[in-house]
Amino acid sequence: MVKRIGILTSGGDSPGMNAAIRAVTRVGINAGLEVFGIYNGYKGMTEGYIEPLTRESVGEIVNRGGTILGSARLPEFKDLDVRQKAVKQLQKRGIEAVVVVGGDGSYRGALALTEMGVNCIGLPGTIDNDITCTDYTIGFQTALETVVECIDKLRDTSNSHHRCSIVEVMGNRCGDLALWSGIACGAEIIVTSETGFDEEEVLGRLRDLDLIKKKRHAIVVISEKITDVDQFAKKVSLNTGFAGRATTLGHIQRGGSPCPFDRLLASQMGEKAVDLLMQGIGGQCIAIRNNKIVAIPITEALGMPHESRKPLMNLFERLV
Ligand SMILES: Nc1ncnc2c1ncn2[C@@H]1O[C@H](COP(=O)(O)OP(=O)(O)O)[C@@H](O)[C@H]1O
Ligand SMILES: O=P(O)(O)OC[C@H]1O[C@](O)(COP(=O)(O)O)[C@@H](O)[C@@H]1O
Ligand SMILES: [Mg+2]
Repeated sequence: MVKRIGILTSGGDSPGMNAAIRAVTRVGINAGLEVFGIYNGYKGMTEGYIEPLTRESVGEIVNRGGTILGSARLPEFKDLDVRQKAVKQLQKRGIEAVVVVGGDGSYRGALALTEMGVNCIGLPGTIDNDITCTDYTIGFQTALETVVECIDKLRDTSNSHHRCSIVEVMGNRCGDLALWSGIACGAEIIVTSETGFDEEEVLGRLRDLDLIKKKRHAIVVISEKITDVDQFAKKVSLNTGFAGRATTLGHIQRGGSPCPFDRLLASQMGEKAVDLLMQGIGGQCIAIRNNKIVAIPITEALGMPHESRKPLMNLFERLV
């Protein structure tokens, strides 16, 4: 039976990663395992930056954002010789299995390690909610709360000045943060990679909101990587009755104390990961689907097509 396991956090950090580290450590230790923290993702694994974790060392972190283990991106981990170095570091310490908390890129690394004989289980740690196999990723709900709080504040000042706030939110190529926050904030327009962006059409809708619907303000929530929001704000000022102002929320969306949902999700997923590793299972990732915590082969998870958000988008259109 497996005796020593490791845990690492990889890719962009997300609120709730610490709750996952705590859960894996405490559940592991309570089951008689030794648990090691691997610092700075696959980078620390390769360099041998690995320390034992104790019940105490994961105390006082369930409520903290970020990750006490640090996170990093190491593109060279795709190279076999770099991974071989990492595996040697694990073998030197007798670490037989690892929990990887991260996004789809981190899952690929976990799969590659499993294929090299180190069983790995992936936990979905990203604010983007872009891991298709799970209804929610650890950190998404907290990021959503942050975005909603910020947009509520922008709405106050936009309303006072007859402005249009164009708010750029994160998500990489996934529009969930934009769509969920747009509905929750009562935005006038939502733009994601799925909706597409027709600049002229959006300007036309803003003119209608001003002239026909007599709105005192307008909020446009737009996913990152779609357009230059500062340039677009200038076009809004020139082509509509609103003065345009762009706000890029940026990394503020990644920080902060995790909300209860993310803490619970991370704890449940951490527990499931340890149980699987103790059964000698690897190459799987944990998901929440229809309110149930389940395990799915990483190969299958990475191949799943992204679910269309049309029903939510239709709801949004009916609320404007
Ligand atoms: N195909 C791959 N094979 C091995 N490791 C990978 C692969 N893709 C990504 N990784 C590792 O996972 C890390 C995190 O991936 P990245 O895509 O940046 O973030 P995320 O896991 O949040 O999606 C990368 O820096 C790299 O170390
Ligand atoms: O922190 P960086 O390197 O600027 O990266 C920003 C990217 O990371 C994210 O915040 C999170 O992405 P991952 O969780 O997949 O790493 C994206 O929303 C954003 O596009
Ligand atoms: Mg990712």
